[in-house]
Amino acid sequence: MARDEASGAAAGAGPAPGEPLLEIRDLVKHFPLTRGVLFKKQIGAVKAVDGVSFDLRKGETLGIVGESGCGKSTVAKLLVGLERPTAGQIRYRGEDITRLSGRAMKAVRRNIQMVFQDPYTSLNPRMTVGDIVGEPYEIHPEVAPKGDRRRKVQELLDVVGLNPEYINRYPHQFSGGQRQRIGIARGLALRPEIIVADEPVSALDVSVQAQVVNLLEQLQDEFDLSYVFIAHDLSVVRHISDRIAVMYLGRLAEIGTEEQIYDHPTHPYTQALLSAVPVPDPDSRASRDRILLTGDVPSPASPPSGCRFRTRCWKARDLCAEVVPPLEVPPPFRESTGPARHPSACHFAHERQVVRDEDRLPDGEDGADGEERLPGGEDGEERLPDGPEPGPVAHR
Ligand SMILES: Nc1ncnc2c1ncn2[C@@H]1O[C@H](COP(=O)(O)OP(=O)(O)OP(=O)(O)O)[C@@H](O)[C@H]1O
Repeated sequence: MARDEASGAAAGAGPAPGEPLLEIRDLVKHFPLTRGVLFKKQIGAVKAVDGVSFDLRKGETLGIVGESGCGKSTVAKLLVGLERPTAGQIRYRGEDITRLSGRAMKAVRRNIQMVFQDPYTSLNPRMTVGDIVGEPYEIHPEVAPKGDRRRKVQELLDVVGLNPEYINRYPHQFSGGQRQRIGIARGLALRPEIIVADEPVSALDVSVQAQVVNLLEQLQDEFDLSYVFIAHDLSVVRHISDRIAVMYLGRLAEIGTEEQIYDHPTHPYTQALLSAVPVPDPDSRASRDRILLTGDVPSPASPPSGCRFRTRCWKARDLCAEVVPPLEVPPPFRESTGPARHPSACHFAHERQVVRDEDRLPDGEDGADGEERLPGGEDGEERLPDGPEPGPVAHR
């Protein structure tokens, strides 16, 4: 198998491992809300993404988590060029790709590919696996001349763990996990540098999820890939992510390493999400400290002023309605050298251990087998920085 050929990076030498490959700055996507049929009048906008900034470093996996409707898929589509931003920058290797068009855009898009959520609907049922996986070569024939495509597709099938002889079969002849492997093979066809995976395992059984996550990790090493991995719950991204960004109503609430987010979250929304992760062990479940959020997520067409989370936050005060909290290291943690020192968009950020140490599995054992345990904190203890705890506590 000519794997070295398949793994040759399309873009050549670039940033060293750990250096930014993508720099997202103040990214905004508003979808216009219109009224009228013939004469459409804009009456507002859905603020799906509203000022999001983060870096994707070479070789890393950045997980993006948040509830349904918070704008994760829109971020994914903006990154791969399926949507154009309303404002903001997406810099790839230092160049703002939001302004590119034509041939330059096509060249960049080759390096940033997407794997979609639902392998049942994202694969055309009338196309064979060979046609599906080889379709990107129609747009980029320079990667694989016509006579060479069948061999390349069979290589890709082999790389993702499918029998290359299945090249003439149709999607309905495969299981969900196998279909997602087909989607991954297609994402790899152009030998991209970055894969944006939008909920790639959410539609799969838990046992199959682990296999697909393991495959993605193996491919990352083999093909020197950087991933943006989107999921709606924190337990799925934990195993695969180096860093995690928590998203709420079009903005990032908190971003940090896996340890910072899971063991030292400082944003109340992250703490609530962590406390809601299902716990298989009944004893842990009984003693856990659940943070129950009240109310629904507000509409992105009319988000709350100031902090968007304030309408569901037990710490909210007047300041939260007046001033948008910036995504930066909160003042109480700026002098710290500990893991609580990471960006968190909260005026009253406090460290709170939601995951109990004794419930953590040894390194390398969590997540991959689908038995990850992420219970709530037993005593609900918050490690407060200087100053009193703001606002009434209306949870548990
Ligand atoms: N093309 C569109 N036109 C109008 N509104 C849209 C469009 N695409 C998304 N939205 C709206 O933008 C908001 C964010 O949607 P998005 O799909 O990005 O969220 P998400 O976090 O990925 O949710 P899910 O996991 O349910 O897909 C939602 O309110 C959605 O209805």
